[in-house]
Amino acid sequence: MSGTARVLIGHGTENDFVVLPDPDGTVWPEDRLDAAMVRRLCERRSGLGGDGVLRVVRSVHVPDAPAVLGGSLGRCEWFMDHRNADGSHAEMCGNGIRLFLHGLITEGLLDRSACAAGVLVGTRGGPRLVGVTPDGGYWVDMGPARPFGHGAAALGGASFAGRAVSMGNPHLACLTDVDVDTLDLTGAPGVDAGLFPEGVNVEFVNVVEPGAHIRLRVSERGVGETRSCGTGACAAAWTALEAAGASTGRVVVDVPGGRLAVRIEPGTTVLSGPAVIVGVGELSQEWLGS
Ligand SMILES: N[C@@H](CCC[C@H](N)C(=O)O)C(=O)O
Repeated sequence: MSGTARVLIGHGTENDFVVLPDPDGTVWPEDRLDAAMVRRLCERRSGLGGDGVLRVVRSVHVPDAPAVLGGSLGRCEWFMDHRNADGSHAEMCGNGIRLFLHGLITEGLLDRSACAAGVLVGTRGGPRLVGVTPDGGYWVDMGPARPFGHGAAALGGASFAGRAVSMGNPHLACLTDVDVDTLDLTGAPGVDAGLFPEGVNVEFVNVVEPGAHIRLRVSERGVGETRSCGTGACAAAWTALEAAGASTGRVVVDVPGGRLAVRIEPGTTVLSGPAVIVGVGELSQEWLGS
């Protein structure tokens, strides 16, 4: 690759990403931003470091966009092209999409004042409405949680029963009385590959206040343990509400990297939380060429 490439580093509740502005799809076409490049960028010692990559690109420049957005293609100017740190694509990322909108605003590609009512952003899980909150944070309408069965996660010789929930991407949310801070998540939990043929993100969840407040740790598909997962927070909140005999409500979700809020109403799930740009710069020619 010749020339430099602009890059932002940021996070949402410490779920961190390399953000690549590529509005016209000319800087990071698919063959340049391949799995090997994503892994290099996310490598914490020899790259910039991150749990994933967010390419900020107009939907018309994304080959997958017509298939995943259907009739909403024309209403989604922007597309969150998300990759996990291992280079795999994910359908949706709740922390990433808040950072994505923050990146668009920071780069001057969108005006913050125009985002209060929400901006429809394309993702591989479909269109998602994302907006700003009065306190400087962001909200995203994640769509409904879709339960699809019961499963279990094997970890450290123990089995944790959980609820399989899709937030566009797959989750296994395990409510447990074992203090989640005591768990060793250096290795991925074992799961039933038949229930999760595409892999799964696994949340271990302690209920702080039934139906109202939970805390969790997460092992993400394609990454490993992360400090936060927005889609995971939604799946865990839905599971905690179900366990409390409710189908709607507002749940505070504490994660190692901070606090998220999830509001579940009939047919929708609204996730709110912060997004932070840590730095802005350029990839060096030396690194790109090596
Ligand atoms: N951390 C994200 C989820 C990222 C994708 C996930 N690892 C997957 O493969 O489904 C979030 O905040 O939702």
